[in-house]
Amino acid sequence: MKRNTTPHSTGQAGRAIGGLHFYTETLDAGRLSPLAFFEAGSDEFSGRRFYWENRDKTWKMVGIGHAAVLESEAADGRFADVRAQWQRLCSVLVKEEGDLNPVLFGGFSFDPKNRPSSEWSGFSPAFFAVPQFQLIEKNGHTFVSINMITEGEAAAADFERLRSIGESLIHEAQVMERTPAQKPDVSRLEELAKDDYMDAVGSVTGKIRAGEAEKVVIARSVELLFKDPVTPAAVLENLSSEQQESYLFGLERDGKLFLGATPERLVDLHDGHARTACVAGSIGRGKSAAEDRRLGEALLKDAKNRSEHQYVVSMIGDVFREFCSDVKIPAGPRLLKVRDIQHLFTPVEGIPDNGKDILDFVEALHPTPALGGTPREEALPIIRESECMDRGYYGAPIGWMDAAGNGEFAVAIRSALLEEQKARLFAGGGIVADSVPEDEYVETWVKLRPVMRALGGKLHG
Ligand SMILES: C=C(O[C@H]1C=CC=C(C(=O)O)[C@@H]1O)C(=O)O
Ligand SMILES: [Mg+2]
Repeated sequence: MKRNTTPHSTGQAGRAIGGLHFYTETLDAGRLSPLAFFEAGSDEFSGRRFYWENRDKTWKMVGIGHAAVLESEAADGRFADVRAQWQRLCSVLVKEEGDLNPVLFGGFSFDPKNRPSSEWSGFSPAFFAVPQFQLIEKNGHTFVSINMITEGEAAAADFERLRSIGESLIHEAQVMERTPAQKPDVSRLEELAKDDYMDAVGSVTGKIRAGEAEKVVIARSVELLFKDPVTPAAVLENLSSEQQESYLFGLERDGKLFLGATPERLVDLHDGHARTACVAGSIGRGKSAAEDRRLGEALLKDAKNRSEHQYVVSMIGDVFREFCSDVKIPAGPRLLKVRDIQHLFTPVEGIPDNGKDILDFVEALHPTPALGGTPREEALPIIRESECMDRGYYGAPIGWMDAAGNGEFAVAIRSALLEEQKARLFAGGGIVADSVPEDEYVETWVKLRPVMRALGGKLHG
């Protein structure tokens, strides 16, 4: 660990707005397990942590504690609200050259206009936090930043205190005895409103045939009850070791953890380059390599799945052509193979026009027809009236942005909301004119497998 001199950032004259100050200082932690660091925060900071791994595992992030919480209850202005609050903080950031950029991590709810349900309480239409202790692992090297936000200038002793807590967390993570995580003991599995889900898929195909919409995504949920309270770090550990080719996320709020392993990027903005991916259309994995190849080839040729996919390509293409120059979209999809499932996949990229930030992309893209439908204005009311649940953060944008304008958001599918001895798992599928309820039902079981496995539940499909 380097640096244990007096805090370099306190005492400097920041460009204070209303006395607000944002201090950051980065410690070089060498090699450190991000999950051990997450676990080290269990006693003091439970309910105020996050965990993130990008899909290719070159970037892992942990947040412990809240230096600031940025929230919005505004159904229409939530993206602008978060942007304004974040810009205000960034404008008073005091940082030296060796310090990493502080990050803001969190998510938006799927549909703030749907009736809210109590299990999602605390997960506002927008909920983001700047962590007090921020771990970033880049290509195997770990940095821990201490973030402090104060009204008025901070006393050096306050920063010193925070730094020493950060050093204790690092130490605890370094010496932690780490055994492979146990699977939670499941006592009961309940399919919630299965019949309603089947009816909804049937009636939505009817609406589509009648021309009320072209595609609508319908989802359902499954509840698991456990014999004992489940430890967040253990479930994340299971997911991390079991799910390659996926983003991993965990977002705590009070006594709850929203977690998942999703293959779907919403948008990545780095060094003036924007990337997204159309992921829609699904088939299972084969037991042998030959069967897997056959299934993949069948998926590529399947008219119903191609139409599910094409709605997404067309809508994402429209947003990118509006927001970017130099847009690249391949002529046809290829396969994205994840552990339990293969999807049709079309990557899209472009150079954002001046002034477009990551929240502009998130706002315009969410929900893509991979989670909402086409046209969006028709699909969302159909989802509200057909689904017997509040999606909360399922299917919604989750991710981060930094003070330099870089960031990445994933689509929070293959996910579950965990609270003590109970978890609610979510999965859905794109319904088009020729969808069959029983097939869609089977597809949801396959999509439930990643979180089901990590939570110790029985796998179907
Ligand atoms: C809605 C989900 O997946 C979406 C993403 C990929 C493929 C999908 C499909 O083939 O139906 C869905 O649009 C989910 O996993 O809950
Ligand atoms: Mg599908």
